[in-house]
Amino acid sequence: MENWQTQKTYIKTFPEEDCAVYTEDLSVFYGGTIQKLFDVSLGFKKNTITALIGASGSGKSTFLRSLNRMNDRVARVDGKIMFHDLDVNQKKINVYELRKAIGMVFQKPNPFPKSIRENIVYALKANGQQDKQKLDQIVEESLRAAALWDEVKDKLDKSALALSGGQQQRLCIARAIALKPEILLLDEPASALDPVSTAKLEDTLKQLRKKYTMVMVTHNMQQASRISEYTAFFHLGHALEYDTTTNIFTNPQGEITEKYIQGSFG
Ligand SMILES: Nc1ncnc2c1ncn2[C@@H]1O[C@H](COP(=O)(O)OP(=O)(O)OP(=O)(O)O)[C@@H](O)[C@H]1O
Repeated sequence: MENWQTQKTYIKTFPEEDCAVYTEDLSVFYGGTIQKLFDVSLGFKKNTITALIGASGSGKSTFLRSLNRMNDRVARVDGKIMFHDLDVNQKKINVYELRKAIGMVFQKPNPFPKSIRENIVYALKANGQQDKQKLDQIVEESLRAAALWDEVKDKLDKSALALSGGQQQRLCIARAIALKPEILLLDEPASALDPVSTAKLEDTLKQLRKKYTMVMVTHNMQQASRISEYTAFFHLGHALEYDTTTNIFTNPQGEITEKYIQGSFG
């Protein structure tokens, strides 16, 4: 296989104004010195789904988690993360506000051990929203957007933990949406789900792209090709190739990308 250090990178770029968020030379160091991400510069086009693919340990989650400062406590992150003309990788940024605007959905559904309704309104109440009518409206809107309303509308006060894994994951999406984010980061959101729940989740994400920009780590190549417009390929902490999903899967430029797509490693 071609040595990654000598392989050229093939990175598609977009005009800054077309990007919901973009990074410039993002590097991540664990334990202060152990570098696991190397100068990654990627832009994510508004109202699209971008898949991040690559072998285990290639840095996809490290990159994704940096975008809304989830790595603050565990790593040093150098470089720029540009969001609305502001570098949100600066220390003085209010990370709680940032995480409302750039929400995260994790691999394992993690609803609060509270009712379905409380899962949605908890953060809103903590932010001072007390108007019951307004909260009810947000509960319905968020659950509808996450394609869960019809399944739960008659049991909003039942425990979220009684829902299926797929329903819990859509509830986590509804919970993020209730905070009116612009971007949703998804870290292997379907990996704990059965095929039927996965299909429902994918349909939901396709619908959500009309309003939100999504960046999704996935190990599932079929999933990436089914729902994403763009795909970035990570290898040993480097973004080696980034293009339309069609090009990445049908006409990859780099040898390593091609080998990965063909399933030769990973
Ligand atoms: N909190 C941490 N402390 C130290 N090293 C870490 C930490 N998190 C991740 N790493 C290391 O950083 C590298 C990249 O990991 P990362 O989880 O970003 O990869 P990934 O591509 O998302 O992998 P996977 O597909 O298995 O989730 C790995 O070598 C991993 O061991």
